[in-house]
Amino acid sequence: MASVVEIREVTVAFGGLRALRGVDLDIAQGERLAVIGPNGAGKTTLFNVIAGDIAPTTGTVVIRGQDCTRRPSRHRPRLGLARTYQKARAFAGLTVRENIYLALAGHRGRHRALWRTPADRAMGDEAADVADRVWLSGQLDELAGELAHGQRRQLELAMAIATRPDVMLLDEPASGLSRGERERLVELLESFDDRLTLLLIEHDMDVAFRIAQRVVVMADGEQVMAGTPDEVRADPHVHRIYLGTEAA
Ligand SMILES: Nc1ncnc2c1ncn2[C@@H]1O[C@H](COP(=O)(O)OP(=O)(O)OP(=O)(O)O)[C@@H](O)[C@H]1O
Repeated sequence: MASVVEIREVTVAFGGLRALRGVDLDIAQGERLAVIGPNGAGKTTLFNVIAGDIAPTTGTVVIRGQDCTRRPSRHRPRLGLARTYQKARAFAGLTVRENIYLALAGHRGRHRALWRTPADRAMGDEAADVADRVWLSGQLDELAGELAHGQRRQLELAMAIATRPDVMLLDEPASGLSRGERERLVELLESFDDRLTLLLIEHDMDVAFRIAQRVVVMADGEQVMAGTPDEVRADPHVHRIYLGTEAA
């Protein structure tokens, strides 16, 4: 199957520090891929390169056949790529519906006031459909700032989904969530259309291994191993560098 994201020989240098050292990565349409690794491994840098938030020092980034190496992040939604951020981006003083509405409007280049025209009203209805897809139908009129932590994360997903992505980059989606909320998040991500490609960085191994079909392990700016969750779990090298212990 054709790759939706192709990373070739990507290096990122921050002054003298090489955060990425010649990384190659192909992501297939519909694939669920998790990137794991110890602190400072280069996961966030790789993610930022794919999202267009950092231009690589050398190497190329191709998304759906288009060379995006030097294109800034604002072009990514047009190529079907959306990302979430670790830090919440929803407006706390707006409702769930309004936040999703603004994500829809922003994606379509409409930055006007809320609900002025019939087209805007249709977008309000569409916002309700998007909320439904992230299990927030019951919270449409609640303020984002009053949502529980897990619901707020669902709203972040909704705002990414509003751009109708083919590829979603999820930056530590489970961070800060309670056990119950993490469980719900896994179930929600599993409920997404299986044509949607998901790339996530995740520190919670349980979440990463349950969602991913393939896990890429990074250390010191390089990919040290890639495999199924079972393969990665059993790899003694991964235990050494990542978990600091030998496989049992
Ligand atoms: N803007 C920057 N300027 C300088 N150095 C940076 C910058 N961003 C990252 N680094 C460095 O690059 C290396 C890789 O960082 P990166 O954040 O990509 O790792 P990570 O695997 O995401 O780590 P963590 O799990 O702690 O988030 C680290 O040594 C980090 O200190």
